Parts: sequence; structure tokens; C-alpha cells
Amino acid sequence: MIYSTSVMSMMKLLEMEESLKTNLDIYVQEMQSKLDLIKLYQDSLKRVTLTTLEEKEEYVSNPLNAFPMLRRLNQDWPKWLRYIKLAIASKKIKEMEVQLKSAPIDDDLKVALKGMTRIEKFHNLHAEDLTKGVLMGKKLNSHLTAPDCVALGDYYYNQTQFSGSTHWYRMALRVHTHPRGMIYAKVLGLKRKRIYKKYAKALLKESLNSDKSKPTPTEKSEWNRLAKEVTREDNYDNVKKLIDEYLSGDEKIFQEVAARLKRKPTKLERGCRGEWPKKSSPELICRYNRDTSAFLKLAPLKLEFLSVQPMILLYHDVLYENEFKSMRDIAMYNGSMIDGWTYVDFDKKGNPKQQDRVVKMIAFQGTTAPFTLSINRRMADMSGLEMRDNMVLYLTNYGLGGHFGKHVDYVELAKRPPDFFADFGGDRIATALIYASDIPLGGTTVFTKLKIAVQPKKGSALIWFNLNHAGEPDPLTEHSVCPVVLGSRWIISKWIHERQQVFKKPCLA
Ligand SMILES: O=C(O)CCC(=O)C(=O)O
Ligand SMILES: [Fe+2]
Repeated sequence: MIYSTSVMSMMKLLEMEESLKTNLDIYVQEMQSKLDLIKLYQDSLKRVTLTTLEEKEEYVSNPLNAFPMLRRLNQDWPKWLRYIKLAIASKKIKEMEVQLKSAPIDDDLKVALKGMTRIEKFHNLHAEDLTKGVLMGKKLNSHLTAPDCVALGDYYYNQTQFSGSTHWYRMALRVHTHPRGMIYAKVLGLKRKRIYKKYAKALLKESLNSDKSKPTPTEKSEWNRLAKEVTREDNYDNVKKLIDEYLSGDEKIFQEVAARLKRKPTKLERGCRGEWPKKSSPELICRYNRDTSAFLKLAPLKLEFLSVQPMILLYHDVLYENEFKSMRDIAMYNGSMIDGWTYVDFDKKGNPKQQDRVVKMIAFQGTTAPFTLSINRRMADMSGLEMRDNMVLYLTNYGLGGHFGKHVDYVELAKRPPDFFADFGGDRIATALIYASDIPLGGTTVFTKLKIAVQPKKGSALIWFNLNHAGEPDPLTEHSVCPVVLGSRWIISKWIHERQQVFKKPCLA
């Protein structure tokens, strides 16, 4: 089970930590009352300091001193020792052990780290801002700790992205302060000294090479030799002094250096940052659609044309809150969501290659619930296409920094194995998706070749045609989902297949 691929599954982690906290509270209470008791005993043992032989002799010669002492040593002390050794809240500790059996595994942490670095890179965010709880200029009531920063630094470092790592190690040093630092050092094994060494190594490697993704083996062994040299125990005091001096500068200086070293943003990143100019042309109109079905004559839908060739449509206010809630509740309580990806690439045999796991999704088959029927009908009204033979709807929830890489939704059946999509009835002529949540930051749908960006708005529907009028795949439909920065991205989607459209689109047959 991977939690980080959906916000919904990460809610289980919240439950897990809450019950661990409850058990910890009980443990602390029991430990505190035990400590209070031991302290009472300690108090009862207090006596004047006896230094000289005469003083000691006088004390013991008093039977009201000697007798209780003798009795205590014979009767009480062994019992105290037993009491001290007694485990505290052992039932609670066992419960905590059981709870931790479902804790996120290392792979999950990797997916989460990848998501975090995706958020950072796509939006050119600074480690300092993220540490302080500032996300794309929005101040949140949260922050990162030294172990968080070190985990991110290590992640970059292990991928030889040294300039990514240095900022995180620097932040780790900045937030590794007393008294919390004691926890990191004593329990988590994260002493300041270790961070200084990591930072020194990362700075060295950063200066030797600006972020080659694959250094040559000779380069690598030379770097490692130098890194060992820098972090030698007898060099530590010097290294620490140098780093402290370096760190005494204002944080702005480091951000300026980082800005200078940053590579140019890719086209996709620019789209995700909202830097593409807004499209306008006389064809791109906004109107009420009364045409694509008889039903729309009665209840027209608000429609915006985002592109005419290929056709991309945006509808507004097409989802009822209770429809989404019913679907979400089934996904959460009755169904099971699986890790999902889309076809971004194919291997030589024409089979889809798996991409990063980034979302969790569930399929609603046919008419299992009333909402699938009504949503399908609305999608048919909006697209002017037929859904009858394929009523499947997908509900998808994105995870930490979740995204979808650039891809097209058609599969070019001619290039695939003969039985590919056999059950579906041809290639995906169109894609229909309904945004079921608002996303405060990130999560934009972007058409990478057309430079069209659509910010999800709860209740809007995006529909586009992957195949042109002649039924040929249109590469201009290439699209991607920008990393979600803040929010829980819910999508109801459907791939509409070609073969069932024979009556609606007779020329395709
Ligand atoms: O969620 C989106 O905005 C697009 C999803 C997508 O590309 C797909 O499901 O194929
Ligand atoms: Fe897609």
C-alpha cells in the first residue's frame, strides 16, 4: 500500500498518527505518575548531610534512625527496584507496535520525496520558503523540521543533484536548534555534526560539477576521495568554522546564487507557472450549448471553446455536489482505489510502459449507481457522442505533488498488439473530464503543444477530441497535469471510444 499517491489515502496516515499520539499521551501520563511516585520516595529518604565519622555514628546510634533504615533496606528497596524496572504502559506500547506495522514503507517515502521535489522544481520554489511554510507566496500554518530538510537534501544528493541538496542541508542547520535539536540528536541520530558534514560534501560536489545527472566513474571516485578528505574527523572543526562563517550571510544571498544557477524553465514548467499568454480569437467564443442533444434544448449548458482544431470544450456547472460525494464515499468506504497512471509511452512491442505512480483511481462500471448513468448522459450531451456500450467512469484523486507527464490519450491502435483495447471498441476518440474539486495551487491541465492551460474549477468539464474528423490521432492533443501544490485534486473522467460512434460520426467507420 502506497499512501502518498492520493490525498485520500494519506488521510489514513492522519488517523494512524492520531491514535499513536493518544497512546503516547497515555504512556506519558503513566510515566509521569511513576516519576511522581519515585520522587515522593526520594523526598522521604532525605536527611541531613552526614560527613564526619562522629556525625554518622550519632545518626545510627538513634534507634529511630537505625531501625527504619534497616527495615527499608530489607523490605522496601528490593520492592522499589522491582517497581522501577516495571514496564510502563506496556499494552499501549504493543498497540503502537501494531499501528506502526502499517506505516509508510521506504518506497512510499520515495514517492513523497519525488512529489516534494517536483513541487519545488516546477514552481521554482526556495527551500527557505518551504521550510517556513510559504507555498508559492501563500503563508501556511505549517513548517518543515531539520529531519524533513535532511531527507530532502539526501534525496537530491543521492541523485547527484548537489545544488538542490545544499539548500536543504543549509535549512536543516538553520532549524536544528535547541531544545528540539536534542530530540534529533538523541533519538533520531541526527546530530548537527552529521549535517555539517553532509553540507560540506554537498557544497564541495556542487562546486566541482554543476549538476551532471551522470558523472563519469573517474569523476565520481575523485569526488568521493575529496569528500572523504573534507569530512575527515580531524578536519571537522575547520569545516564547521568555515560553514558557520558562510552561513552568517543573509539568506537572500543564497537565493540569488540559486537563481543564477537555475536552468531555464521548460515549456511545460512555464505553462504550469501560468506564463503562457491567454488565447483569444473570434472562434473562441462562450455560449450556451443547446445543440448537441435534445435534452440541451431544455437545459442548455454554459460552454466555452478553448480550441477549434483540435476541438477542446470547457463547460461550467455540470456536476451536482451529491453526485461527487456518492462517488467519493463509495471509493473511500466500499471500494478500493488502486495506484494509477496513464499511457505516457509504449515499449518496442507496443505495450504500455508504466509511468510513476501518482494518483489513486477507481472505476465505476456501467450503471452500478444512479449517478454513473446521469453523468454519462451529461457527458454524452456535452460531447455529442454515444456512451451506451461503454459506461465506465473513473474517479481519480491525486497525491503529494501528484502530476501526469506529457501524454496523448489515443493509443494508435495500428501500432499496438491485435487484441489491444479489444473490449473497448476502438481508440479513444475523446476524453471527458469533470473537475470535482477546486485546487488552490497547481494541478492545472495543460495542452503542451497548443499552450492552453486550464485551472480546475469544481463542477467544470473539459472535453476534447483526440482523433480528428477522419479518425486520425491528433498529436496536438498532447497534455499533462501540473504537479498539485496545494489541495486535493478529484477528477471524474471518461475515455470515449470510437467504434460506438458509428451513428453519431458515420464517417469514422
Ligand atoms: O486530470 C486531468 O486534468 C487530465 C487527466 C488525463 O490526462 C488523463 O486521465 O488521461
Ligand atoms: Fe490524458
